[in-house]
This record gives sequence, C-alpha cells and structure tokens, in this order.
Amino acid sequence: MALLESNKNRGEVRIHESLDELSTDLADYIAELSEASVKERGFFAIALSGGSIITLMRNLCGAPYNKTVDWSKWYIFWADERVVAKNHADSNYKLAKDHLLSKLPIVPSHVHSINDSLTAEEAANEYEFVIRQLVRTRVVNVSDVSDCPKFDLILLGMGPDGHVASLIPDHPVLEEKNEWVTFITTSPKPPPERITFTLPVINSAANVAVVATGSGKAEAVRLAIDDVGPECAVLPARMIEPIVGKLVWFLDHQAASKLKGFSQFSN
Ligand SMILES: O=C(O)[C@H](O)[C@@H](O)[C@H](O)[C@H](O)COP(=O)(O)O
Repeated sequence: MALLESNKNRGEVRIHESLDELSTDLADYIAELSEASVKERGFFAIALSGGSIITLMRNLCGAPYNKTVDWSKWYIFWADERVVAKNHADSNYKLAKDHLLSKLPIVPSHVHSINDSLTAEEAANEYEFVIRQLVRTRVVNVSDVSDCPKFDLILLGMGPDGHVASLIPDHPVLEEKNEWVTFITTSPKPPPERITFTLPVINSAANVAVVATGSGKAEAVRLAIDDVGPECAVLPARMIEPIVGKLVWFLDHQAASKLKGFSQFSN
C-alpha cells in the first residue's frame, strides 16, 4: 500500500497493487476503528453499502479478526439499500448476510436492515426513526457540529458515474438537508427504488471510507479527488467532505491510474 500525496484536502488516498492487498488493508482499517470506537464509546456503529465492497471486506471473516474484534459491540446499518425483499438477489442486506454477516458472530438484533414490506418512502422514514432511537441511547453517536448521527464508520462504494450510496448525479436527492434517510425511485443502476443516507449524515460520520477498484472508475476517481476545477463540484463522490471526520480512499492501481502523481507508482 502506498499513500498518494496529491490533494490532501480530499482525505487520505491509499493505493494498492492488488485486490488482495486492498482487502488486507481494508480489514485492518475496519478492525482498528472498531477497537478504538469500542474503547471510547462501548459500541461500533458501521454502515455498509452494496456492490463489490462487501466481498472486499472478506478478510474480516478469518484470522486474526475472528478472534481479535469485539463483534458483540458491532451495530450494522446500510448507507443505502435497494427496495426489494430481503431474500431478493438485489438486496444489499442479502449480499452482506451471505458474504459477511452469516460468517461473523454479530448479535442478530444489532443488524438494522430496512423494512422490506414498505414503499421506498415509508421504508426511508421508518429507517430514520430506528436510527433516531439508537441515537437517543447513544448506540449511534451524535454529531457535535450538525443535527445528525455520527456513525463510527460509513463504508461507500462508488459507481463509474461518481455516485456513492444512492446519491446519484444531477438528482435533487443531493440537496436534501433535513432528512437523515431519504429515497429515490429513478436509480440508473438497477433496481430503481432505493433508500439512502443523505449527504449531511455521511458528512457527519467520524470516518468515511470510499472503496473503488478497476479502470472503469478511474475518471470518477480523478474528478472526486484531484484539483480539477468547479465542474467536478457536483459529482456526488466529490461532495463527500466529512465536517470533522476522516475520509480515506481505498483504490487499486487501475482506479487510481488517472490521478495526478500516480505515475510514481506505476513503474
Ligand atoms: O446498492 C448499491 O448499488 C450501492 O450501494 C452503490 O453505491 C455501490 O456501492 C456502487 O455502485 C459501487 O458498486 P460496485 O463496487 O459493485 O461497482
């Protein structure tokens, strides 16, 4: 793993030679944040996304993490979810359950997935209500600087169009300032109906990690990280700017290949 120093305002940029190396680093990073958070607050509230990020977290299921991580303190949420039944192949809950959660000793009542019997709007409202209850008891921390929850870690994938969670480019969802969880019915990446954390919630987290791999993401990575002028300001991934939290990018060489300063790693 190497650190790229090009645009420090955009967080820490970690570049990996292979997906194996990235997975190892990602598991280490998550385990370290879990330890720090459990020590400090007694809980670890982590929000997952859908897509390749789940399989890239696979190392958490093996040694040493299966023994060293205090899984009993983990509380699982989703930064976005597709509005389908929980046993549907498109469900982000199912993806995480099949590849991760079923292999870890996480307390079932600590897994907070959406209610799949509701409409997208109802599911978003109910999910926000659930999070509000957990903020009240401080299972989920509260931000000192915004009227938002402060998740210990929000993990995001990124699409080739620069979307993160279900915050898609040029959509009014990017303007949502009042809700914690909202919904869309027109996602270009199927399925169209989704619920999503809003930008204020993501930007209030203690830690946000964006994971992007493959050459198809290289242009979006460049627009999200490099100093490329005002036109990139509307890219959802560029709008990830934690107010006081820490932003870390996990990239492989292909996804990082268009970043300024990348050539030093490619020889
Ligand atoms: O439910 C979803 O589709 C997501 O949460 C979405 O934001 C995803 O993380 C990105 O599209 C990256 O997905 P890939 O890593 O599979 O490209």
